Amino acid sequence: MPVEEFVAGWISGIAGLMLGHPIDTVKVRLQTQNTYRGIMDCVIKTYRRESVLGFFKGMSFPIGSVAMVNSVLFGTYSNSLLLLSSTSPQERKAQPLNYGYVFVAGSIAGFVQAYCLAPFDLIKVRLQNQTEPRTRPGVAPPQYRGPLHCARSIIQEEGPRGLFRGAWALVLRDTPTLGLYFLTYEGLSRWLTSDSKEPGSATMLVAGGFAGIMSWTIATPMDVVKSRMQMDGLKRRKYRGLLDCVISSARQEGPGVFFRGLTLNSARAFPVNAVTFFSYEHLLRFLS
Ligand SMILES: C[N+](C)(C)CCCC[C@H](N)C(=O)O
Repeated sequence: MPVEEFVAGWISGIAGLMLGHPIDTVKVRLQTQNTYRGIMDCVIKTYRRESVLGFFKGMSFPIGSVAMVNSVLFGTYSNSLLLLSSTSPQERKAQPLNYGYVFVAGSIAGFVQAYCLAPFDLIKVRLQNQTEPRTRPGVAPPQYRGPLHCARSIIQEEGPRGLFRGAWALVLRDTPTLGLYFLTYEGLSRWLTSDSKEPGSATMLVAGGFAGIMSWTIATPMDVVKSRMQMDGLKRRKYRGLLDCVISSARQEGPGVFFRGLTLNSARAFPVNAVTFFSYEHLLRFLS
């Protein structure tokens, strides 16, 4: 089993993650809290209360975890494609890709990565949603003091299964949309590259960026549901399950609620995934 893809996927995951984290924080807050009037309002309030550091809340943890999950994503994708098409990455460059296989391999990888991601993503979302300024004497400290404390409290208060709250929504969000993600990337990079040539840097950036935008656009409604399910159960349970979350969100806030964070997801998706694919492809060439 080729392992270079896992290594390249991990490092490229770190690069993408750091670039996208501030936008991600604003998005998570807008999706789950109703105290902001819009993107700018959230940015200003976050900055005033928590300084620039507020945007980087919960980042150190994903660097070690979510970035690892990117390695699972790229490693599983490439090995599934290998199994399905029985060709190595080198051989694949020479012959036309079967896009059906690309989609299936991407979906398998999406399914696997969603499960690995679930507890880490939950902790990230809970930490990003703490709007208290940094702890100062005399001011009540936030509920979670950091990622490990957050994990421990979830296990204590909600049981070990609590760590997988929202996992189904995450699996539903990621399985088809990561198929689409790789399909867009491979399709565009083939289209932009002349026959028998390897994709150039500009192609990687553009195809990666659009793969991100495409997949995030389709993923956003499920992303809203996912974030809400993850925040549920903090005080008392609001939703009886995924479907209940969909129905009551739509009833109370109108169908527009499922597009919350769409602008931010897309704005974040282009640079993040341009950099992810760019560094992934270059690292892979360097490692193999
Ligand atoms: C499939 N879906 C769009 C949900 C996620 C795609 C993840 C790609 C990248 N790690 C990122 O954070 O943008």
